[in-house]
Amino acid sequence: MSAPTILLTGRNGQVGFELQRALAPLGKVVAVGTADCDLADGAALRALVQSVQPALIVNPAAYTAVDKAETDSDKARAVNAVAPGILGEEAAKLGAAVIHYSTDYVYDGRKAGPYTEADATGPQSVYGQTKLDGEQALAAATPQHVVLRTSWVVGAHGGNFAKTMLRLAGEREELKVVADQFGAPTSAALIADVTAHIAHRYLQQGATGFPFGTYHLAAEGETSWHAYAQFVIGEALRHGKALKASPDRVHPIPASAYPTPAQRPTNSRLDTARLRQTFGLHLPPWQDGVRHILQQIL
Ligand SMILES: NC(=O)C1=CN([C@@H]2O[C@H](COP(=O)(O)OP(=O)(O)OC[C@H]3O[C@@H](n4cnc5c(N)ncnc54)[C@H](OP(=O)(O)O)[C@@H]3O)[C@@H](O)[C@H]2O)C=CC1
Ligand SMILES: Cc1cn([C@H]2C[C@H](O)[C@@H](COP(=O)(O)OP(=O)(O)O[C@H]3O[C@@H](C)C(=O)[C@@H](O)[C@H]3O)O2)c(=O)[nH]c1=O
Ligand SMILES: [Mg+2]
Repeated sequence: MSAPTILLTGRNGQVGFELQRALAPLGKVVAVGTADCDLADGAALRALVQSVQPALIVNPAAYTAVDKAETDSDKARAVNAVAPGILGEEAAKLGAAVIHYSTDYVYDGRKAGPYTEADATGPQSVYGQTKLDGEQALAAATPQHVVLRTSWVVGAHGGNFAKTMLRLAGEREELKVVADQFGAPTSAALIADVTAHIAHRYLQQGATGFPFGTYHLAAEGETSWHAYAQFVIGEALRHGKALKASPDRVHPIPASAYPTPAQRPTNSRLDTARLRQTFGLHLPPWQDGVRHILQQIL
């Protein structure tokens, strides 16, 4: 049996970078970035899929600048909402499957407990709305899709909140960070490893009886942006990193005191029972992933 071809988008992003490693043992990975194919160019995207002829498409590419998306909404919509539908249509022509990613920001964040996949969505931002539209466009184009909704992605490669906090803590003695939004930082490496398990099972088993659908994929546990910032700064100091701010100088503030163009959900907690029950995958605590990344970048 010859190795299957896997088309991977967003190769330079946090998750795409880790996927290049994690998918490598499963087949021939054709990894593309913006320079190879602009996902906002539908015709180019169709031509790419038709020339690569993948058995599986993995699509971590996205417009992820949450605040910028509020004003740059046409671009965000093209990449997040339209491109997944095009990938789904082209995959369907080939009999291929698509693994796609979405976000906690599809929810309104007003639920008391963790969200399950069955809960109603209610995006509060352009980013969240375009990501939800992308999920729906993909699902309408092909039943052979897996959507992994994750949260607060953090990786060694690429930009994220943890790196922003390390930079700010190197510049200032005092930081103010939102303490009334809750979620789980999820490492790009964990997302890539879980994806590889799902992809491997699909490539072995094929589409018949495969549990396609939407799954939450977030590290175990929960924190606030504020406690997360304190954790990152504390760990960095333990590693001997010279910083101006210490954890006790990271002050909790309400989201109302940190106005941003896009509204973030108060509750971003994702229940991952469905992923565990379906694929037998147990997700580690968020601190493990963050510590591992800090070891890499410090
Ligand atoms: N980051 C987060 O906190 C979260 C992310 N997610 C979702 O997880 C997935 C992966 O996110 P993550 O890896 O963090 O994202 P990144 O922002 O790190 O990477 C996204 C990648 O998409 C590429 N991209 C953007 N626009 C285009 C375009 N027009 N054409 C081609 N490629 C494009 C970017 O390429 P380039 O570098 O060239 O611009 C970049 O490499 C996304 O679906 C995201 O919505 C879900 C929850 C949280
Ligand atoms: C920089 C900074 C941010 N904040 C707040 C703003 C916001 O409420 C929170 C997080 O800010 P960020 O802009 O880094 O996070 P944001 O870009 O909103 O992160 C989101 O990205 C998208 C792609 C997702 O899908 C989400 O899961 C989530 O990870 O921290 C502070 O309170 N103080 C600060 O100094
Ligand atoms: Mg951001």
